[in-house]
This record gives sequence, structure tokens and C-alpha cells, in this order.
Amino acid sequence: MSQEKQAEFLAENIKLKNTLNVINNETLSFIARRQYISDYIRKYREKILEEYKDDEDKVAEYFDHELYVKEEAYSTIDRKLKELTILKESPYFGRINFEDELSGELDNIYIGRFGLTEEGSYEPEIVDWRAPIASLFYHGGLGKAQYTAPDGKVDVDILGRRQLIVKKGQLKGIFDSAIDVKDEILQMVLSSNSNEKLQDIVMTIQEEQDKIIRASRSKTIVVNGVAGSGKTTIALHRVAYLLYNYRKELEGKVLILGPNSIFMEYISQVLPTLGETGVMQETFTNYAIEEIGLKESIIEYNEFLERVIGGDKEFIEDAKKKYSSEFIKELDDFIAYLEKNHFTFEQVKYFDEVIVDIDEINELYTNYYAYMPLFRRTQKMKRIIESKIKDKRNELVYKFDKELADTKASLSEEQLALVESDMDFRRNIRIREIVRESMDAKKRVASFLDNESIVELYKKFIKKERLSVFDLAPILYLMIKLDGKKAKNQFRHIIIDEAQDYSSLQFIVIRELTDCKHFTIVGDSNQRIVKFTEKAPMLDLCNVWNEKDIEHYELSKSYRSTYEIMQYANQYLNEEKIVPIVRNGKPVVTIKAESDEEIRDAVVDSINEFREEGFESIAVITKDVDELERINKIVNDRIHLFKFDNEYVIYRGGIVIIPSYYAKGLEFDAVVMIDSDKEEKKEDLIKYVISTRALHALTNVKIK
Ligand SMILES: Nc1ncnc2c1ncn2[C@@H]1O[C@H](COP(=O)(O)OP(=O)(O)OP(=O)(O)O)[C@@H](O)[C@H]1O
Repeated sequence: MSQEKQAEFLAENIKLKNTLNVINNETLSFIARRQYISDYIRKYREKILEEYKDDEDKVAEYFDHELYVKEEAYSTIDRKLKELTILKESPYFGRINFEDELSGELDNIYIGRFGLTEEGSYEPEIVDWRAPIASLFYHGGLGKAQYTAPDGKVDVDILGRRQLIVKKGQLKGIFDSAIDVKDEILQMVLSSNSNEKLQDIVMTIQEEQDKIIRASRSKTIVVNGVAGSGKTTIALHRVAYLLYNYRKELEGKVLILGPNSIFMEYISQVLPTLGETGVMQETFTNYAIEEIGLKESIIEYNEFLERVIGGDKEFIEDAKKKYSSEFIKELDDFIAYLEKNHFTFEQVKYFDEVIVDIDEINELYTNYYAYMPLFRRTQKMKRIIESKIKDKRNELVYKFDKELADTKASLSEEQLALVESDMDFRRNIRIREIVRESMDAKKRVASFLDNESIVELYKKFIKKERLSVFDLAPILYLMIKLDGKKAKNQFRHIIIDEAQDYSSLQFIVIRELTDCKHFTIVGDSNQRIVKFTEKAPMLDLCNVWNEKDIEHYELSKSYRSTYEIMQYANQYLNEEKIVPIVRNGKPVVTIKAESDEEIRDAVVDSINEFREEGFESIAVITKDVDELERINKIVNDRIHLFKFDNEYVIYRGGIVIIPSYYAKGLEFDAVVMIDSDKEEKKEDLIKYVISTRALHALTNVKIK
């Protein structure tokens, strides 16, 4: 280390000690605050209990109130204490010094996972990575730059950018960036072994990624990026960024939709390590089933993909149809058909009197409530007619009672004494008749105004009893159009991951159901295992949603895989793709294996070599479950592989064997790809997905 560097290192060490002191003091101060609040609550509680010792209701009411106050008071303190505990290990990872172009003032900020300002001070000790000014750090280079402060854009000149590695409160290294120096920490992070779960990347977010993370909240953004370009990671960091900057508006109102439970589990750690909990994360299937309230079992995503990959022609045709725009048109026609034909109105009679005639009913239907969704409208009409029946019932009862009272009044006391009990008896009979007629009239109204359940109607429409995952969006569409359905929870921002597999209808349904205006949609149009339409609907959202304000981003660098792996994977795509180099690795190996022995040797030897090279997470990836079973049976006596054969398995470490569609979105240090295709297709998106799961090493075992 040069003398100058040594001096810098020393200075940073002193700064670190100071910061750690501030962290310690702040921690003690927050603990004291917590203690103060709990003492206060305790004393107040004793007073209340004494005051209301004979009033249980008041005591219960007090405890409800106390719980609320505690939650409110502690939530901020506990959040801060959690942040301080994390900061204690590593308070910051970046430093930027810059000159404000307007004022000429020099500034020096340290950027960390969370922000920290000492009590009584205005100068932040650490700036949260999500704060607007921290974007300067992610510009990557030195020189002129700009950030957006709350009161407008600020021009600065970045004079120095430093990355710092602090582990367990110790300074381990400093790296200064010059304009063209490669990001050394990024290289270090990318070359290391992958973890069991997706990690945060606050230290090494790249400029192209940062732009997406910080994109305006009020825009819908669509990111189409190659495998491993960080789409999932960015989407999750964007959630953390949005929550930090718009907590009041967005807390509890963000939804993340992912493809399956394995994937949801894989990404589950990122937001908590960024200090964010309480974001709803769901698969589209579960979300839709919950909203529909569907109780019956359906053909789930895995079976759907198994059938498609297995070449079940009838099923593929059916799926293709359900994904098409023509099908939306068919649904609309079906709705129009129901509007014309589903209901046959009848006049409503009460005894022999017509109380609502056909014209009146038609008027309600075609005119007065025509703006309402069909089934809402008929239910509304039902309520109106029921209320008329009730009025009629009351009128008849009133009339009868009035006549009875008049008759009674016209009788002498003696006459009344003779007939009164008989009159009362007759009254009871008459009232019962009137009430029964009211119930019968309501039943007659229900018989022509109630509708069949939408799920049942849909089944008749598609002429099938068993539903599949791709039927969920159409059912929701009918519920929206026929019933005016709205989602149980309202969301202000929705993230859709692996969006390349969404149909236009899914996009329409999510938007209409939730009334959400802002989306972050990420996917890779080349990772569609099933290419139902030429253009992935996620790339055509301005037409699908009929909205102009959509911002599109493309990402072409893979931060996951080596240059060699990406280059290899690209042979499976139709188009020639340029692979930007992020890092190099070893060449991809191809082994031909015909007999079971050869297959066993190829798979087991590859795994053993990977282990010897120090790779920790290793996967054998097959096309589908049948192939998984076949390979597992062949290698079983030599090696134990952990089978991911359904989406609810709980991974407990070890080498895995997994079908392509569950591996989507995941990554492994090294991958053995099972390639059983007899002939090479020009485009093979399944093999593209499989090969891009590997970070450092890939072996293709070609079998017959
Ligand atoms: N700026 C970065 N710094 C460090 N690691 C990064 C960066 N960007 C992405 N990565 C890493 O690259 C890998 C791929 O990221 P991620 O899974 O988010 O990509 P993806 O585009 O969603 O991939 P896929 O299309 O396969 O689902 C992850 O290990 C992630 O941590």
C-alpha cells in the first residue's frame, strides 16, 4: 500500500471509530427512550387500574388503547434499533465528495444501508442509500452530475468516489474510483459463490439499474432484461426505495406478484435485509384463487407447463386460445350475449294485482341502471322490486287493519264481545296470507333476477368442467365486468416479476381489480417457456392498457453468468445478441452420453468436478419432471440429489435436481444441463432458461 493510501486508510479508520461511537450513543439513547415510554405506560396503567377497579369495561377499553399506543410508540423505536444493530456491523459502504456547482460548497457524504443523524445535529453521519443525494454514488464515475433534491435538481461536480468494505465494525478495504476503473467490489461480489437466497446489492448497484430503482413513482415502468441482469433484485430495491421516500402513501399498499412458491421463498430475504417488512408477496395463482374465492382444485402451473412441454396438443391449443386477444373479444361477446339473453323478465304480481309491470322492469334494466355491470344491475333491481313488495305488504296489512278497526268501531260492546275473537282469528289468517304472498312474490322475482355463479357460467362458456391456471384471469374478467368486482385490498404500487409469462388479460385484470395506477413490471421476453403470442404482452402494455405513460427499459448485461455462459446461452435465441462483458469464466463443457452408464458418469463426474472447484450450490436441471425422474433414477445409487418436483418442497441444502420451469428466476454456482433433444431447434427458450441459471460453470450433458 502506498504511503498516501496508508494515510487515507488511517483517516478512514478514525472516521469509522467516530461513526461507531455515534451509533453506540444513538443506540443507548433509543434504548433509554424505550425505557422511558414503558415506565410511563406502567405508571399510567397502575393509575387507571386503581381508578376503574370496579369497571371491567373501562379496564378492557384501556388495555386496547394501551396496546395501540405501545404499537405506535415502539414501532419507530424498534425500527431504528434494528437499523442501528445492522449499521453497527457495517455503517456504510460508500463515500462521495463533491462540489455544489451553485454555491461552490464542498461536501462529503457517507452512504449506508440506513441513514443516521446524531441527535441535535443537522449533518447526517450516514446517508441512506435511498436518499436522493445518494444517487451520486451510483453514477459510478467522477465529474459533473446531477441529483433531484426535494426542491429541484442540483448540479454537482463529483471529486471523489470511494467504496469501503467494513465488516464486523472493522475497515477491511478502500477502493477509489477513477473515471474508467472497473468496479472492483462488483467483480469480487460476482465472482463469489451464490447464496441459497437472493441478496441485496446496495453496495454495487450499477448506474443503469439505479435509474430504474429511482424512476418516478407515478410512472409505470417495464424492464425487459436478459437473464441475470438483476431484474428481480432491482424490483425489490425499488420497493425499498419507494417505501423510504413515500412511506405514508405506500406502507401496507405494495404487492409483489411472482411465479411460484419456490421463487417467492427465494426472494424472501431481500426486503427484510433492506429493513422492509410487511410487503405482500404472492403468486398470481394464489392471489386470483383467493379473490375468486375458488374452492375446487385446478390444473396448477406445474401441470400446465408439464403438459405444454410434453407436447399435449389439445391442451396447448386451449392455452393458446385463452392467452390470445381474440379470447378477450369472445368474453366480451359472451357478456353482451348474457346482457341480451340471460334474463327473462316477468311482471310482478301481488295476489292478482300487477305491482311492477314489464315496461317498468325494462326501463330499470335498459335505461335507469344501464350503466351498472349486469349482475350488479339485476341485484339492484331485485332490491328495488323487493322493496315494492314490502310496501304492498304493509299497505295491505294497514288496509285490512283499518277496515277491521272501522268494523269494530261500528259495533256495540255486546256485538263486539260476540265476534271479536273470531275477527282476530280471521285477521291472523289474513295476515299470514299477505305475508306468504310477499315471500312467494320475492321468490318469483329471484327466479328471474338471480344469476348463476360466474364460475359455473364460465365453465359452460368454455364447455369444460375442470379449470386450469389460465382460466383464472378470464373468470376474474367476468367478475369485474358482470359483478363490478374489486380486490379485497387496494394497492398503490404493484410489482410483477417474470412478467413475460403474463397474458394481456392478466394485465387487464390486475389493473382493473386493484385500481392500481403504478406498476413496476420486469421480465425477459426470451424466457417465455411457452411463446403463446409473437410479442410478449408486457412489451405492448400501452395497447393492452390503453395508456401512454409507460417507460420502457432494456438491460443487456448479465451480472449473474460469466461471458462464456451468456455467449453459450445466446445460441438458443433466434436473434444475435451482443453480450457485454461483466466478467470472464471457464468455457462451457459439452458431454455426449448415450447409455445409462454414460449418463451416470457424465452427471456424477461433472458434479464432483464442480465440488472440487469449490462451488457450493450445484443443480442438475432437466426439461420437465419426467426427465427429472429418469435422470434421478439413473444416478441415484452414486449420488443423492434433492428433488424439486413440486413447488411446496422445503429446501434443506445439498445438490438439487430441478425442472426448468421451477429453476426460472433462481441461480446456482454451477449447473449440469440435461439436453435430450434429438434435433437442435433454431430457438429453444427452455435451454436458454436452463443455461442462464449458472453463475460460474455450465456443463451440457447431451443424452438420447
Ligand atoms: N449490481 C449488482 N451487484 C451485484 N450483484 C448483482 C448486481 N445486479 C445483479 N446482481 C446479481 O445477479 C444475479 C441475478 O440477479 P436477478 O436474479 O435479480 O436477475 P434477473 O434479471 O431477475 O434474472 P432472471 O431473468 O434469471 O430471473 C443475482 O445474484 C444478483 O445478486
